[in-house]
Amino acid sequence: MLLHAYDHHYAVGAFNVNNMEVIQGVAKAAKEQRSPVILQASSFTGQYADLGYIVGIAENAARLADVPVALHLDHGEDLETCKEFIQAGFTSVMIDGSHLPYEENVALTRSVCEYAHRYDITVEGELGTLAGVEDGRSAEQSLYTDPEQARDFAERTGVDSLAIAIGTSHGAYKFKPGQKPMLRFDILEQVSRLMPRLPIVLHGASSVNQEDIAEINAMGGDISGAIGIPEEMLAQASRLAVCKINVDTDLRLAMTGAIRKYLHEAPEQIDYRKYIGAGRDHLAERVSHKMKNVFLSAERY
Ligand SMILES: O=C(CO)COP(=O)(O)O
Ligand SMILES: O=C[C@H](O)COP(=O)(O)O
Ligand SMILES: [Zn+2]
Ligand SMILES: [Zn+2]
Repeated sequence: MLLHAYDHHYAVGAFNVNNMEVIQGVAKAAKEQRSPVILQASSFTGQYADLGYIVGIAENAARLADVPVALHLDHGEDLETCKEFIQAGFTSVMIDGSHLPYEENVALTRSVCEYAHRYDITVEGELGTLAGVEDGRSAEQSLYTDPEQARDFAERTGVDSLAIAIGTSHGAYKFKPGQKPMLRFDILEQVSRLMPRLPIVLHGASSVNQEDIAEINAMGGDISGAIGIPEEMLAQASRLAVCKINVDTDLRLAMTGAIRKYLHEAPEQIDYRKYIGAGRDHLAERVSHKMKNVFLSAERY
């Protein structure tokens, strides 16, 4: 999936899913846009939903979607977690050793590749530290990925894709108010020059739609100063070596905004299918827009 995206200059959206409705909304967008898609879940998802439910619903969604669908472990902490998700039916895993000393990250990531590749499961590694929520660093303390180290890492671990730090960060507050969003495209280009055809992954790549922020705030929520990655930067990254773009925050915003609006306008409503359904529909629109206009993954299948 990622090599096809590499060769054709687009990126596959990887959306964090925690329940049936979010899986349905993302899969509906993929089907309508004829776009490949990655459904991903963290070990917190496993704790929340039980992996069996997620795998069952995702497999059903994949069957109905009629486009390539992968089910991916996001931010796997250790080899045991990766094994657990592979055995549960996930089709790829991420091992996130980015917070470890370099040699420990290499050893851990290599051990996951050795295990996963036996089952034909692909592995994403990470090098560099994202600003923000990851490790509680502020934007200035972000540790950008060193391209030469990335080459050494890819060669020694055998990863199938690599997450790098070029200025993105997890969560809704990616830049300070007044700070101009900036991504290090020079690092991305160096990495891809050193490692041709290695798919690059961007974490923390939500765009933080300001209409959704305004909606949440107007309907009793309280989120201010949230800023994301501009869509044109993600489109540019998609044309380059970035093949997988992770989105969680934007789905949370879309779901929360639509549910708040629905409940505000229909205070008598207690049929939860109505307001969760409204969240699902709104989220599907946001995902469709990304596939078509930002990741350039629409009409590929
Ligand atoms: O990287 C992510 C999941 O791994 C999600 O990033 P966002 O918080 O920008 O949506
Ligand atoms: O990067 C982390 C994702 O946003 C997943 O969030 P989570 O760990 O709360 O499932
Ligand atoms: Zn990480
Ligand atoms: Zn992430």
